[in-house]
Amino acid sequence: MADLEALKKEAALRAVALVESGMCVGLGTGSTAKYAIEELGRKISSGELTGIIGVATSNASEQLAREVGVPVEEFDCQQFDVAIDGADEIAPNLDLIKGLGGALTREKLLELRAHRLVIIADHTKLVKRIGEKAPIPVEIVRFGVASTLERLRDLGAGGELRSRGGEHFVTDNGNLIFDARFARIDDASALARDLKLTAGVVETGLFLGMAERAFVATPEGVRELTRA
Ligand SMILES: O=C(CO)[C@H](O)[C@H](O)COP(=O)(O)O
Repeated sequence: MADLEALKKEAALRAVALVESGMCVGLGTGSTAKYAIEELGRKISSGELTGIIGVATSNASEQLAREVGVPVEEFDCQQFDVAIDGADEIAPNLDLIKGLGGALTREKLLELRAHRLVIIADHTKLVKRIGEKAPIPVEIVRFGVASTLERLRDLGAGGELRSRGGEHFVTDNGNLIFDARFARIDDASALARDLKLTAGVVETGLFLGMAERAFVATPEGVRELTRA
């Protein structure tokens, strides 16, 4: 296992330690969230945890959860005791960029209903300022995509539509993703609002004021960060 993978798993285990029997748990998406789902499955199989209900933020996570024995329900209007998910950038105030895995819309819908959103990541995701490294994934509907891109460019966005294997990347919701890059983001809330108000935009990967804590694995151990 590569070092970074070991760190990601360490962070995931710390988050799953917060889960208690009978809880409704939001299951994140991505290579770090995968370790959390597997650990949850292990604890359920060993009888350490009972009465867990999981709700997944992507088809891939739902499939994995079923494979490892986590009972999964459809997303309706559950209140989640805890949601555990990865992130692409973590700012000092725990504002996040998410969605490089493509599940941002379902993640936001679900995680807005979580009493505790717990982020798990390795240290490479820490930034001083949001947008420093990662683009902001913006999910957009296919219809009228060229005009939506024009409007996004009017907001100052560089970047491009995400592709995979020469084709447009398509989300679980059947939409496209524009990975938006901005020269410098001084006011993330204003940008999130402007992006959301752009016709054709479904959701953005700016997760502001949502995370309660983050377990960030570093070579020196797991750091636990909490939102001030
Ligand atoms: O937001 C996400 C998926 O939409 C992921 O949580 C994010 O991309 C981090 O993934 P990984 O743990 O693989 O680095």
